[in-house]
Amino acid sequence: MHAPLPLFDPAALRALEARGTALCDGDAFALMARAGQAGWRCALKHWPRAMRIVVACGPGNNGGDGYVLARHAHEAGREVRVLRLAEPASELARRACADYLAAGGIIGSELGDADLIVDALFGIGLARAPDATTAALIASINAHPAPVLALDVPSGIDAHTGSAPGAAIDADCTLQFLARHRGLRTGAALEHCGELELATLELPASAFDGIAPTALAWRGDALAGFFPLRPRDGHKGRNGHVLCIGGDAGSGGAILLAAQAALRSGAGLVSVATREAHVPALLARCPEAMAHAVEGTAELLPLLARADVLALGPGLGQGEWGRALFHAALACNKPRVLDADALNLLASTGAPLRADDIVTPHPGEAARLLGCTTAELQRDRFAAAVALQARFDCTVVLKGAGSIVQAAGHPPAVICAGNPGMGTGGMGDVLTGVVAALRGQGFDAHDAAVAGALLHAAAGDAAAREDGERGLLPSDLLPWLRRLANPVRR
Ligand SMILES: NC(=O)C1=CN([C@@H]2O[C@H](COP(=O)(O)OP(=O)(O)OC[C@H]3O[C@@H](n4cnc5c(N)ncnc54)[C@H](O)[C@@H]3O)[C@@H](O)[C@H]2O)[C@H](O)CC1
Ligand SMILES: [K+]
Repeated sequence: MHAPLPLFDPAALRALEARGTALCDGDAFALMARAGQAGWRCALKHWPRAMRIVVACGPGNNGGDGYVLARHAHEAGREVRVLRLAEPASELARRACADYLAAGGIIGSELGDADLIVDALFGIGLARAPDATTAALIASINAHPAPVLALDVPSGIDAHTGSAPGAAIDADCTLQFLARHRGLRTGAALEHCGELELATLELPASAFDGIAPTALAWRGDALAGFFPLRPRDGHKGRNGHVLCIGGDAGSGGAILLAAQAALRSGAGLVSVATREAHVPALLARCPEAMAHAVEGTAELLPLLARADVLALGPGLGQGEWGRALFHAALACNKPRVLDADALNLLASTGAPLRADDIVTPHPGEAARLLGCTTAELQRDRFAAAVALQARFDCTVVLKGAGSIVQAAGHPPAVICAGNPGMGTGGMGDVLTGVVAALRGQGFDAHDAAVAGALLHAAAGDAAAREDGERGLLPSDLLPWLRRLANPVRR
């Protein structure tokens, strides 16, 4: 099984930095020298013909890495200029700057006709939004035609949260130092990093002893590990009976998508509790689903009794009908996946959930659940996922670019798959069906959330690779769910 990649936040990176320094006999500059040299190697690998190189250096050690890179580029015969916002403020950066100047390096003030820009303004030490002068420099770098290599972090991105408190560099490539940074995997960061690379600066595996990853990155290549071959004597009774509840007037498609996604993700049986008007169309499109007309609680109770897991919310609405079904489902002791209007009803009623429940809010729904604005929520998606998990005592899938799964007793899982084509109505309904199907097949809440979100995102990527992101429909994911949940084995 492909393991997830360990991710670290700035505090853990600083602990690793201290270990690395100790391994260099306490010489912190040796680590900076390696970082700058790795940066130059990375520049040469991607842009071997870059002759006019501008290195934008900030006051801290990220700037120090930049001066080291600038010296190597200068010594390799390139035309190098360092642009700086302020004099170096750290001892290491002062030393790196002095070395650069002693080697004949030049300080400049214009980007000019640079054919490569190196961003060494801020790394993991970003403390606030860049001020107006810095923001203007960042804007001119972003507007310049030359490619941008960011050292450690695209300047302006908070390596702890993944958000950008103000202006931020748009890099073509970001070279992380020591270990992968968790803040570069979710939220605004995804738009700024470009290709992500890692230079471990020769840190041995033993340096990680006792420093736990602060998140895990799951990529599509890990899917196979979640989906072993089915036992040869399997039958539908072992694969879970999912009951999809929703589809008020005008929203019949939502519950159809959830049901189809559950079937394509391996559910043994799928029942649907919906409005009578939707039953014929639902059966015509998906004869494998058992569609039931439900007017209220009385018709729902026998369906609840037969189900193993509930997919609650797609197209449910918040009217009297939806409320009645919501409360009946919450009174039932089956594991549940709550999405869409079930989350809105959860926000307005404060009904209690259980530890084996899963909620799958998008940022707007998550903000309603936490009583904050969407912008506030997006400022720290990791903290929001933790707050939701604690508030509702269940497993959380916080959707959006770089979805985060937060479950009790697990580090946050970041889903490193998916694409902007997936921002289409109905995508969330598909995810609800996928996660419910996996839950019904015996995955625990954490694994159902991680494998379900990963399967959904990877199916979106596969479908987008075929015909593009724009115009991607939730139903385009359905055949891919099946293909990706049955990995080819050699
Ligand atoms: N982590 C490692 O193992 C290694 C890290 N290296 C590099 O060092 C930086 C971290 O350096 P640090 O000095 O702690 O922080 P920064 O350079 O990112 O920035 C701090 C510096 O900038 C000032 N500052 C912060 N925010 C702003 C702002 N918005 N506007 C203006 N000024 C700001 C702050 O006051 C400080 O002066 C890490 O990312 C690596 O690149 C090592 O060289 C290798 C090992
Ligand atoms: K940087």
